[in-house]
Amino acid sequence: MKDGGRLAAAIEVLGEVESHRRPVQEALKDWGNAHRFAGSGDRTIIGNLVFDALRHQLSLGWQMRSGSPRALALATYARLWGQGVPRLTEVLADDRHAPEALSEEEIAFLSTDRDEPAPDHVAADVPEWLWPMFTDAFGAAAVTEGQALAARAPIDLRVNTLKATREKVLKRLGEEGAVETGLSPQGIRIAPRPGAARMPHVQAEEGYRKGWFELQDEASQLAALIAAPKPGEQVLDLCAGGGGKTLALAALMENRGQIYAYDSDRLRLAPIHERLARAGARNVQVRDPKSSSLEDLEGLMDLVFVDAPCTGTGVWRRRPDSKWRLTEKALGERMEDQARVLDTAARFVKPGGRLVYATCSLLPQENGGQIEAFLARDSRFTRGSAVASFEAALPGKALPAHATAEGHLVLTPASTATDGFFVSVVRRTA
Ligand SMILES: C[S@@+](CC[C@H](N)C(=O)[O-])C[C@H]1O[C@@H](n2cnc3c(N)ncnc32)[C@H](O)[C@@H]1O
Repeated sequence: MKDGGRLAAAIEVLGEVESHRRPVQEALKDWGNAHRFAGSGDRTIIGNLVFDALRHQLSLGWQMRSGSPRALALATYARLWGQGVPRLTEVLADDRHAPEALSEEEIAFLSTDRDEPAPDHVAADVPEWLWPMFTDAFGAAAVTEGQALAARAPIDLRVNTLKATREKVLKRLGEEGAVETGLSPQGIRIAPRPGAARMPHVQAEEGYRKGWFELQDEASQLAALIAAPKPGEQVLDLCAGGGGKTLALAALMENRGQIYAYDSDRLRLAPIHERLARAGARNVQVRDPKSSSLEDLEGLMDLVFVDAPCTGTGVWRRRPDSKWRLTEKALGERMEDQARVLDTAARFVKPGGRLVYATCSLLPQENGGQIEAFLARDSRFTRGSAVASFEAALPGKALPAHATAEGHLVLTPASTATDGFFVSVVRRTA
């Protein structure tokens, strides 16, 4: 395929995502199945076009005076990717599969920055209904934070210290441009590449198959470090999902003590068995919600880790379509889930134990708001400090800019060069 055909494909997929509110990965997969002739290089470029268009949907639409799939794809290619109008004109002319030629208006909009400044939420590429929550969270930094959430994300890896060292993995991935992450001592990063470039498929590496590293954003690595599980402790990972945090906790515990990994959705839990085996994590007992209960753990845990179900506003870089699909109703439902899961988690914490609550959302309602409401509901718990835990776990590292007065930590692409993440610690005192 040539770029003209790829642009036409991107427009088709964007149309599918918009008109049927379909997850972008599904729409791309269906397009690929229906166009078997497209090679893996074509699919990468089409995917990059579609993802970038969705990341910058509002600001590109503002510039083009249209949010149509065509306008977004053309502006992504000519403006975001820096190909320019002459190259785009050439590309459209030289391929019979390309979209039709540029109109005079499109040439003008693609060529010259719009005079009047965009409204803040448009400049930030944040849905308008979420903007008050964003400004609530970030004040004067809200536009910068939104823009950083619209950028491409790196590939982050967590070195599995049960099997390897960071030096060893770095050596293996050196050719891919892998470097140490700035905060997590187990983190390795491969920076995002621009335009049409493809990211390496690290899961095909021998080191991945041998369990030397896992794919995990640095923010999640930091959440596990802040939870600070000690070897020998009793830990419940209540929302274990596929086990990303479980594996990080197991490595920090050096396979000593016991982790109970639970999730109310057994399908989400399913991949954990294979991942535990690959990582050599031997201190994890998986509790399947269908065949086992957690009753025997009540009041006994040193640490309950709650990686709560959330709206995922912190991971828009990786799932840009979710930014536009999110609804007020879904936010309300997640907030109900969060309150419920916090009350459940509280039952398992022993007196003197701690509960660590994390989300990959940046909305105050899902974060500090939930913790404050929980503390008001359950007088056995008092505020701990994720900030103090950060300082203890990462001595000498600068404190994230959005730490709150209550001691909660907010990580963001703009301030910590990680995914957006929230971490809070509360302690059971009675
Ligand atoms: C953010 S995801 C977990 C990701 C996982 N910890 C990881 O690191 O890969 C949140 C999980 O919470 C689970 N969940 C939602 N409500 C729950 C509940 N009441 N009890 C336990 N798990 C719940 C969901 O099924 C989902 O897998």
